Amino acid sequence: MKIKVGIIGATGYAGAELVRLLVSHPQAELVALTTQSYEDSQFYEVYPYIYRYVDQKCLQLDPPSLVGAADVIFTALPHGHAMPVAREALRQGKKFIDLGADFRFDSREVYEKWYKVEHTAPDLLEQAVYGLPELHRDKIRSACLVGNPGCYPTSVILGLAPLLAHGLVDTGTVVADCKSGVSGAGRGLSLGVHFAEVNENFRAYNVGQHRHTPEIEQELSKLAGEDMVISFTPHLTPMNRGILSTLYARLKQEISAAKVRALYEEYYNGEFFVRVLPEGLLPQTKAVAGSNHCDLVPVVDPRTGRVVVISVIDNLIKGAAGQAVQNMNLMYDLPETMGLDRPGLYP
Ligand SMILES: NC(=O)C1=CN([C@@H]2O[C@H](COP(=O)(O)OP(=O)(O)OC[C@H]3O[C@@H](n4cnc5c(N)ncnc54)[C@H](OP(=O)(O)O)[C@@H]3O)[C@@H](O)[C@H]2O)C=CC1
Ligand SMILES: CC(=O)N[C@@H](CCC(=O)OP(=O)(O)O)C(=O)O
Repeated sequence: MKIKVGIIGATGYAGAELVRLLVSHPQAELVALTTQSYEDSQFYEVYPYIYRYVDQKCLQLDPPSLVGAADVIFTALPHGHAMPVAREALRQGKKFIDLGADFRFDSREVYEKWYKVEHTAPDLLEQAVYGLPELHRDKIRSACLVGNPGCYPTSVILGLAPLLAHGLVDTGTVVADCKSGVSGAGRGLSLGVHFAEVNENFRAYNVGQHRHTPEIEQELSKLAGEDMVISFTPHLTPMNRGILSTLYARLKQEISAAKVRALYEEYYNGEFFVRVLPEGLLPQTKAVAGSNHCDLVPVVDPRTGRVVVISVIDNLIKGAAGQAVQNMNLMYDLPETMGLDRPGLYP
């Protein structure tokens, strides 16, 4: 028996990537795809690339019946909309994975402060698990409710985890300088993502106030064993997919480049999706586009006493849909790489 999957917000960029990954997942069967704007359209009319793979109409969101038809429900909705669906899913004893921000935070207050909406299911936050498998695998296995990480946080947390777990850096000096492709902003139209605004352009945005800051700090603080604040600056680059994060921190004491690299290799030993690249290679977004990999390289700069880590992911795959499928695999005790073990597209 295959796992019956419902995708709410299937017509968005993250939801459509879930459809693309799950349609060829050996243990998944798509039973419901929802939309807000394309009710009764064939899914392939919204995304022609899926013609002959998916023969289903887009449905309007009706939580009780949709949840009833599925074993696991993914929500890929704007933040604030997943909470009633999560409640219904858990009431019916189903598994639930949210790709948005509604279940990523341990603290309701932090969520409400940064997202500026009321959390209407704070009682569910206690059982929600932060869905970064490389850090929380055991909890995800037994979870019914997973808050899938944000795209920037995935690249930053994976990039810094070994340094913080080993106490190698001064935690007050961490800087995350991150660049994202435009699909990170979703499919909805807005001035900032018009072709003429983005093409041949490169700009920072939400400096010092991006909503992913507290999410990154929450997870880095757990790794460091102390409260951390970081400087995080996102930038928009004229590409479709990908995030490249350049992460800086001051080393507490002198340590060789070879030793830091060895610590990274050991920390991620056995992690199929996190690739500490061999000497001589540096991460680039093209090398992970379309795959669930996070490529990393730590570089020690003895002149400044800093370590610089380069971390790349595809924002729609390891930063969203791929990671969500990885979490589903864990929740169903399937091989973690099922449906995901392929390299990306190049060029
Ligand atoms: N894009 C990315 O790289 C990443 C996105 N995420 C998160 O995933 C979620 C989805 O993002 P993304 O796919 O980019 O966004 P999109 O804007 O591309 O898609 C949003 C989806 O939600 C549907 N929708 C919007 N409002 C409502 C509503 N009120 N009721 C029901 N359905 C609604 C839309 O339907 P319709 O198409 O019919 O309008 C669409 O299917 C967000 O929470 C985002 O933060 C997380 C990590 C990375
Ligand atoms: C390029 C771009 O605009 N990226 C988005 C990514 C945010 C996102 O996906 O945020 P949540 O999952 O936390 O809602 C942004 O910076 O807002």
